[in-house]
Amino acid sequence: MGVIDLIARRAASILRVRPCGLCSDFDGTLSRIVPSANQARIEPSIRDVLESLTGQIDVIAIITGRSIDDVRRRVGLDGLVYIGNHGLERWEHGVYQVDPDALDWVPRIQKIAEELASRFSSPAVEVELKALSLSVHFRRTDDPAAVEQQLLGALEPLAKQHRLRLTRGRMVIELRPPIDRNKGTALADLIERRGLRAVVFLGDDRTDVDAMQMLASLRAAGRIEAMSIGVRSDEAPSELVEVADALVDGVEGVAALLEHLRRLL
Ligand SMILES: O=P(O)(O)OC[C@H]1O[C@H](O[C@H]2O[C@H](CO)[C@@H](O)[C@H](O)[C@H]2O)[C@H](O)[C@@H](O)[C@@H]1O
Repeated sequence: MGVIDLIARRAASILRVRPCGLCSDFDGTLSRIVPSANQARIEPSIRDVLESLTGQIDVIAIITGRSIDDVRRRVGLDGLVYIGNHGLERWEHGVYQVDPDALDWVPRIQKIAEELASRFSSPAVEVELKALSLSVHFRRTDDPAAVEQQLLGALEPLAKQHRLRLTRGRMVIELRPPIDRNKGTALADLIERRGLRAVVFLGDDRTDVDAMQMLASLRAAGRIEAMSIGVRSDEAPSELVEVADALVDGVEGVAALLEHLRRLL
């Protein structure tokens, strides 16, 4: 029996406890990492599996740093729950909800995005405005490590000046409102709202560690059955590898795992 098969069997046993949820990050987990944010697309075989699991699993949720509009367009499945901007907004049963405190930050974030776009006019630095937050990408630069330092030099004072949170991900720096929301709190809310007793979560990056830690603490408190599956890559942060209950290799590993899961459930 292969590793993927063992992980799938464990995940399937958790998802037999009802009500259950299968929750996942998007970029680097369901979608391969590509040079530009706008080129990302869900892996077609993963989309098929998620579509066929809808109805068999009580809640399938995508919890992402992207905006809801963006990720819904890229996934294109209406039966899912979408949680965007690292937990500041959600779309569930066709209803969109946003953290009202986050709305106050929209004009300021837009202004900062415009400022950054003119300051870093190289086409290799991409400023992605997501209404409630913004991302500055440097994957396409010739020397990402050096550009990251330059960007941090500019973004750290800006974050301080505007009281924004600065977070880092895979060749990206993000500015977010100073609101105590992250993928962990978003997942805890979802568990509470939908009365979930079992959750499997998949993710590849630092912001996913919040969700994995939240699951670990709810499991330790005896509240839920849970399993965190990390996606291994050259860019995987060490905290993800430490906190995940199991690891699969890249988006291909996720696709293989979900296909196994479909057969087992
Ligand atoms: O929480 P996630 O769903 O993983 O979103 C995190 C960020 O992902 C996107 O950026 C990442 O993917 C890009 C496309 O593959 C890649 O070019 C970039 O280097 C990655 O950081 C997205 O653009 C961001 O808005 C998300 O916050």
